[in-house]
Amino acid sequence: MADQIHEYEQSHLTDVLEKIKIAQVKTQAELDKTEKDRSDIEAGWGDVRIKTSTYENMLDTALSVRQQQQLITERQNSFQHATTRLETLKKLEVNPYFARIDFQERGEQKAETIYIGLGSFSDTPDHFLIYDWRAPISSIYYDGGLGEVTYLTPDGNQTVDVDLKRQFQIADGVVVTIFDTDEAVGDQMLLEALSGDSDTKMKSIVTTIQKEQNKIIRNTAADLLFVQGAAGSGKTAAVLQRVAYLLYRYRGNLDSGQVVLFSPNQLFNDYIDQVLPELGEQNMVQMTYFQYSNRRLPNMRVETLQERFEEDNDLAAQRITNFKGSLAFFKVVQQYAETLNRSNVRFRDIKFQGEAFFDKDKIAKMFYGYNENYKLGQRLNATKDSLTNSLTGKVGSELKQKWVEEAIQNLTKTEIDSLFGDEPREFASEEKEYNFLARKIVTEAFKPIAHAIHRNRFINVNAQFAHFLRSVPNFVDLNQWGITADDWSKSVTKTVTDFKDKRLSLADVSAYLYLYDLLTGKHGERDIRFVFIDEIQDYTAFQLAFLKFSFPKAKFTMLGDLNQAIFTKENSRTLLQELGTLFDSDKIEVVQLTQTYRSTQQITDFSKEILVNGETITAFNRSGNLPTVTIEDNSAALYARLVSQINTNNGMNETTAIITKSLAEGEAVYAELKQQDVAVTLIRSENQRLAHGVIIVPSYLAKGLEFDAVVIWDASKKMYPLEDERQLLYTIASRAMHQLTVLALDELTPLLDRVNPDLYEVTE
Ligand SMILES: Nc1ncnc2c1ncn2[C@@H]1O[C@H](COP(=O)(O)OP(=O)(O)OP(=O)(O)O)[C@@H](O)[C@H]1O
Repeated sequence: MADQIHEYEQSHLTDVLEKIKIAQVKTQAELDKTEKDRSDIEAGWGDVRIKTSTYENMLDTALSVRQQQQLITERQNSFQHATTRLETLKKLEVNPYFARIDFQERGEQKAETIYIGLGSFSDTPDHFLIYDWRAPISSIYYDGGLGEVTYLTPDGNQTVDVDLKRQFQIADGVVVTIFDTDEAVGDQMLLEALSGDSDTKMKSIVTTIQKEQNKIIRNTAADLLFVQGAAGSGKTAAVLQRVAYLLYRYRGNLDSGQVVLFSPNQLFNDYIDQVLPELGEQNMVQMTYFQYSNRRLPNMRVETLQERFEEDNDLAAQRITNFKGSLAFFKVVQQYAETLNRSNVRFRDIKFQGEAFFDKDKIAKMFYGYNENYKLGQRLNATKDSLTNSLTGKVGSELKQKWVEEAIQNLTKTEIDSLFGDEPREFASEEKEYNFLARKIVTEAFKPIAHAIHRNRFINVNAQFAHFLRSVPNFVDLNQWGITADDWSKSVTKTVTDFKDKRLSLADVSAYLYLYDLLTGKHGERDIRFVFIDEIQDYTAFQLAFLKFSFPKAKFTMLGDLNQAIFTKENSRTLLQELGTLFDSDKIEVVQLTQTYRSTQQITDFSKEILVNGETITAFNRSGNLPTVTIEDNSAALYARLVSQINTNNGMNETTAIITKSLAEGEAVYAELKQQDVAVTLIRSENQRLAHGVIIVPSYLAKGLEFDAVVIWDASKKMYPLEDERQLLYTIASRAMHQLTVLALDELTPLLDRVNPDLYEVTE
């Protein structure tokens, strides 16, 4: 029986592969033809005669140019279409499908069989030999076992009876394995998928997407989809497949440039950037919040991840940072901005040749001179219009200024030629000629003024922000945040001093940008349709509210693990509640992922006990070694242990990451290992690439990444004394897939006291 099944599936596969090859040849021929047509048309440009003698002639020329352009665009579209098709066919040739489903639709007699793969393929219209994994019908594969299964179509729910679910592994045109399963996605297949070694690049998971993950991937209804999932539960994996799904579902109306992913660091961007191309899609826009805000403030130095992580704040500073991250503060910015409609916008002169050209008081008069119904943005635009008009008006009166006369006298012949350009040089009088040149010179010299008007340079944004900070106590009772008037005033002074050095803290940057946007009437980027935010626990409610404001037309997917809040720590617990107030409650969906896939059972059981409430995390049943814990009383012995572990891991071909708490620690370990001739790479900044082999990485850069083997370097009491580092230690431990080694000098951190000693091995 098994042989017969195998024989049947092999012959089906061979048949499909043949058809794929035929389609490839056909598509290649189409491609060659469109390419030829395109070059013919381009060559045809020679036939378009540019005639400009009469109006009719000009119209003729315009029409024929337009026709040529249209032809080229059409050819370009079909060329693009055929190229994509050929790429899909090439992918399908290597791996045509991974599953087969036999089912019967309700009320239909005939059973149907479908095969599911990375893209769809039909040999004749409507005769699908392979269905794209994102097609509505393919959902059956992920959502249920045998029997009745309901799936969502664009027209609503459909129910079918599933008789057979078959999974395949195919290599080089041969069916290698077949599993028939009665589960959603058989554990066997998942186990195979998870047993592989880690790579410096994340891979797609389409063959083994789990039911809960499928819900995340296919959700189109929610305005806010919030995914809370344990470390390694596949949040990132699910979200990347979701992007691929959305690009498929809204094909033609959505392109990858309208999807933005905010990720924890640049290293992580690098780690995930192959998944979408592997699925035949283009990558979305990826950036970190730091890059997003920094990009808008090219003249400021915004605090970096490392600075933020290593910042040693006293209690008062911490309270201020907490407040600045809250929604309450977000609302204060709004309230303050409203008052600006009546007074207090800070202006500065627009200067020309060192003197005030437009005086700030005059600008203020102009700004507040408009009708009281004007909103801030309208006021600003009207002011800009007036300033621009006034600038144009001033050109005439400037012509006779001494500096212009001098400039004209000093012109070289080439400069004069370039000022005249193609213009006729006959002038009725010398004065006319002078005026012509003078006008050119003045207009050129006024350009920086026009630019300054255009770029709102007459608003003193720094002074405005300082005024705002000083006004905060008028809007909110800071005592409720445990902040004294004196502490607040000191912090404002610090911000203002930092401004002088062109520095801005991460706690201030969002408020700064938000205030600027409200003041200038910006309404965000309306073109962006989907925004994904990974590792949401590291964001403040303020930042999230600001992102919502910045992408007003987008649906949001936020992913996080409140247990891995390494920056915001305990404050992250209230985040979900705060978020709830930003979206319509009917449009919020929360999905919980509790099963972890990354680590072996032993590593998950160990890591979750670091947490106070880690019970809800379930390990995937994949067995490995117990984590080991070694405590030494001198660093030479600890390094000896480290080197021996590296050798063991290398011997098993497992990639090792030594995760240190800070960069300084990482530098120390790096120096020592170099001294001992051990080949290692230190990842110092998020802009570096992940390297093969052994790496040393500071904890705040290990976010979202995974490694075969992890060594926690110096999990001692000295290094991790504080209760609020529990989440950090959990985050580090949960990066390991197969092997976890804990090394500590002198005394183990009390954060590991809760872990049951049966869950690890103590080595000497
Ligand atoms: N359905 C699945 N099939 C196969 N592998 C999976 C599946 N789901 C997750 N994985 C794998 O599990 C590992 C962890 O997934 P991922 O990095 O997405 O987790 P995460 O929830 O984002 O973790 P963290 O919060 O720690 O960053 C990855 O190697 C991923 O490929």
